Amino acid sequence: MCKIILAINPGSTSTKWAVYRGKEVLFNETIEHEDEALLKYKSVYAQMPFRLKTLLYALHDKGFALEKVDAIVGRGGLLKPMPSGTYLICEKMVKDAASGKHGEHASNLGSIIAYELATMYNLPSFIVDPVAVDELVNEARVTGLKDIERKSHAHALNIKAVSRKVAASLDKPLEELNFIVAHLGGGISVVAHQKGKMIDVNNADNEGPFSPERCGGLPAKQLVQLCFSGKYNEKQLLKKITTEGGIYSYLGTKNMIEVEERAASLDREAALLLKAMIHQIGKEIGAMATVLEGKVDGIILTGGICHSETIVSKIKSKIGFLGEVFVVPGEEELGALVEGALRVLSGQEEVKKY
Ligand SMILES: Nc1ncnc2c1ncn2[C@@H]1O[C@H](COP(=O)(O)OP(=O)(O)OP(=O)(O)O)[C@@H](O)[C@H]1O
Ligand SMILES: CCCC(=O)O
Repeated sequence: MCKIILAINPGSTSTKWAVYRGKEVLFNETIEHEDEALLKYKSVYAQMPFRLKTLLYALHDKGFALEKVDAIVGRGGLLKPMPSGTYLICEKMVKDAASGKHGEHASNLGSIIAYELATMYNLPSFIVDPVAVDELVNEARVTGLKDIERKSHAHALNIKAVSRKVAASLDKPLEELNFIVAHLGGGISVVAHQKGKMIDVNNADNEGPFSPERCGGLPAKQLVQLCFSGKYNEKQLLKKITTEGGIYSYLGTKNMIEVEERAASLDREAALLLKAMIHQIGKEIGAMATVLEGKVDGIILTGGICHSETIVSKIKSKIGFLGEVFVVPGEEELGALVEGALRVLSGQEEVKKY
């Protein structure tokens, strides 16, 4: 009999949820949260009761009773570094996610909310391919400054899901293929995915191309000078580079449709930024091709920005020489969460312990 799964994906401005019967979607909803509703909380964890209550109302509105659910799966956030897979949520994981000791991220609420509901209804709960998936080769961890080690923080859930999808379309196991995967969303991750392992990645909050809301890699000396300029405190500067950086810091919007429209209507700054973002994305993809020593079975472009045919075709003209380009626009994170839970519930994969 098909299992009924509730999937929960908390994002910075929304909580997405879905209920699946096996692979069939029964409900799929995005609850948008007003800025003011979230900004009044001091930390991501402090938003938990509000987000949980909103989710329970949404389930109630649909007339869906949680008693029918067989398992709950939440997006895994910034936890300790771990290999890819489906993990059973436990108290230690929830404690780490709540403390933000590995970093604050809305997706930290995924395991916390899933566990809270699962405990109430005595159900198993899981996370799948969290942001903290770490499969880096050791040489990719070295930054060039002993005090700082590179971290693997990427859109692992979507990256793994689209890689499996493209591998299936090629009728080959993922473990035999080398892909470069570029997730182009509010944040940007570019990954060298070698035989199913993310062996190098730009940390999407910190490095690589700038994105609609994040600054990407910055010149280190100038950043240090800005830190000590007295203009900003630590919290303000962290916010500036993660949610108020990139395109937003120049143009005051994170909406790439608007940026394209402005560029097309001769807004020279918007046109330059679009060109610069595409330039940086191409450069990062090129770098990952060297990590794979040119053995590239395909380049996968995914994430919301890939809905734009213009941007995709401009990126393709920069990187097309590296291999076949597969475009998977948007993200299917809820579906990927459910598939991860089904793989362990059906015994196809062993559940991992945190
Ligand atoms: N048709 C489109 N053309 C151009 N850009 C688009 C289009 N549709 C969405 N986008 C852009 O995609 C970005 C959002 O992508 P996505 O939904 O993958 O990100 P997110 O989930 O908000 O963040 P993240 O991917 O970092 O988790 C926004 O900048 C949005 O304007
Ligand atoms: C840090 C990368 C993951 C995300 O922003 O969703």
